[in-house]
Amino acid sequence: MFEDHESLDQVLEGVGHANTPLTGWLEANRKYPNARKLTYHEFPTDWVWQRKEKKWKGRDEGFKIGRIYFVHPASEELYYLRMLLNIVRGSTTFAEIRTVNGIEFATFKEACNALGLLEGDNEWHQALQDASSWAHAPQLRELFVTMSIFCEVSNPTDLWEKNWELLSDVVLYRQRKRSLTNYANMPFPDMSLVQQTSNRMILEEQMFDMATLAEEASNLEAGLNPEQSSVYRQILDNVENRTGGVFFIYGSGGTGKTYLWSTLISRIRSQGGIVIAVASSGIAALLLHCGRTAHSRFSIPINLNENSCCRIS
Ligand SMILES: Nc1ncnc2c1ncn2[C@@H]1O[C@H](COP(=O)(O)OP(=O)(O)OP(=O)(O)O)[C@@H](O)[C@H]1O
Repeated sequence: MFEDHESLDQVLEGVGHANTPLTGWLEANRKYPNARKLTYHEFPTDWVWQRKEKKWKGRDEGFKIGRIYFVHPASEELYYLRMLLNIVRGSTTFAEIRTVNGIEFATFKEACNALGLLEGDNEWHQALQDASSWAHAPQLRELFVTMSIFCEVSNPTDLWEKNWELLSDVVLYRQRKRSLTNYANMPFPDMSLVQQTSNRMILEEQMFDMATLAEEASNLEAGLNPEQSSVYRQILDNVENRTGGVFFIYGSGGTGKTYLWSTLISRIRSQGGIVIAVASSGIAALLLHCGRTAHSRFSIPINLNENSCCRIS
């Protein structure tokens, strides 16, 4: 431990043999039996840290509340040591701090566990079990990694040992390398169809009520003004004749662009066509039937560079 104002030399000099308030507390416990009734964090109530001498001295006057620096759980042993320092009294060595009911544990974490300070990992075991009823093994593995990194799982090995079978599902399948094709005369699905039916976007597009959409499209069409109508016809002809094209339509606010999109979307969908309705902002996307933001639909990265690409298949 060192202070901000200390020079590098002073810090280096102190490394390894400096008497810190913590080692001073251990020493005070060794020397003074009356010091042993306090935890490290309570110590400043009766004792004063003498900065120069680097020793604790009995308090003559005043009152101080002890405070231990915050330690992030990711610091592992340091974090568990800090936890113990709020509880153990009269320790004279670090080994004694991690001794519980006469048993000296190898780590501070194990000592915390023996004292029942760590929450059981039940919730994480339960979360993996629950997720296994709907998630695939690769997703479960991702979940396991997320838990291990961010969720302060007290015993990751135990979590792994009790759940590895769930996580290894696909691994076993890959090792077996067997499928319906290995069995003579077994019907085998047409994979192109399987792929098509598993595409959520195509499935969504095929779930529209085409009759209702056709009626809606007719109503909207009837309301198009001449300018909208001309643009509408041009675009629809391109779609119907499969000639393709790129159109840029612009106009001041409120001149009927969204109305035009809605008419096109309804008409094309009513004919069984697929329309990916996207807009640049969430609010604009809400105005389109089943619209999404382009970033969401095409997985466009927020920060772009020359290698960026978006995912759509
Ligand atoms: N041909 C039309 N017949 C009847 N109402 C229309 C017609 N065109 C547009 N509107 C109506 O005018 C209003 C504004 O139209 P719309 O929202 O399509 O404009 P916009 O150009 O998309 O506006 P913005 O650029 O602000 O988004 C809406 O209430 C819309 O229903």
